[in-house]
Amino acid sequence: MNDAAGNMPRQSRMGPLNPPPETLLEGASLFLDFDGTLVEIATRPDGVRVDAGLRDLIHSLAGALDGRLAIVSGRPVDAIAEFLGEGFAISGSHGIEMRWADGHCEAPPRPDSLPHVRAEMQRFAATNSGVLVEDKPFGAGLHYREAPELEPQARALAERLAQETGLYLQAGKMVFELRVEGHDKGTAITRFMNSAPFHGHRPIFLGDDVTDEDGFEAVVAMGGAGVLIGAERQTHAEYRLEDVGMTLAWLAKAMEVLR
Ligand SMILES: O=P(O)(O)OC[C@H]1O[C@H](O[C@H]2O[C@H](CO)[C@@H](O)[C@H](O)[C@H]2O)[C@H](O)[C@@H](O)[C@@H]1O
Repeated sequence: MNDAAGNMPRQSRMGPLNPPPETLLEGASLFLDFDGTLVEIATRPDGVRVDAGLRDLIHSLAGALDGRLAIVSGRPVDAIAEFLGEGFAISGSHGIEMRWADGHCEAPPRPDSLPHVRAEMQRFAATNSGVLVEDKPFGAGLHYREAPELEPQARALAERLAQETGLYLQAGKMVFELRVEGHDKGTAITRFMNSAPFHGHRPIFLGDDVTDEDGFEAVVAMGGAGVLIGAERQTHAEYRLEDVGMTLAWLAKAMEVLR
């Protein structure tokens, strides 16, 4: 079973990657994915657990980096703010939504085709137990984690809807999302890097999913580095951490170096 269905990186490498040095965040701008990087993957989108320790870690890191921290997630900005709080930059919906730490927000118009997409996905979910539809402000996600055998049918529906609507098909971990095109985690990181306080500081991005490869490519192009969370695979990342637990432990140690 392929957990990361599609969206394979363009030019990438395969091979043993070392853990990042604990000094990596010195003078850096830090970009962090959410699901699979800061929190364990759960059966359902609303099943992830965020404890006070994680919230403290993110806020402390943002302070230690003088505000040069952003969460860059496929989830909507408001969902990330609800999980982690406010006071730092967030990009949501795979780069579509941008919110700076001062509250300034940028986002394109919502697509007219979303109600049609949601209705078709809901119809599929109603007759296929284990399929779940996630409503998002600029798209919709068809989750099949609880019915992995339905991956081909879910993919076929998503491909048809992409063709009908012109929306972009984003494959993730056991999910097919239809969303506004022209944005990704690479464009989000680049936009943050062109603005204060990120500009002029080496970008570092931590992520686990194939959707994070755009972010890895972007930070490499700007002289920075990516950190892959999870098993070895083809990637643009330079370093690797085994899992969420190791990632949180590394972030805590890297923060001590900044103090
Ligand atoms: O960019 P991310 O922060 O990694 O967000 C990517 C997607 O994460 C969520 O879905 C994934 O995590 C769920 C909870 O662990 C899991 O149940 C699901 O199978 C995964 O695909 C979120 O629901 C999506 O909106 C995000 O795009």
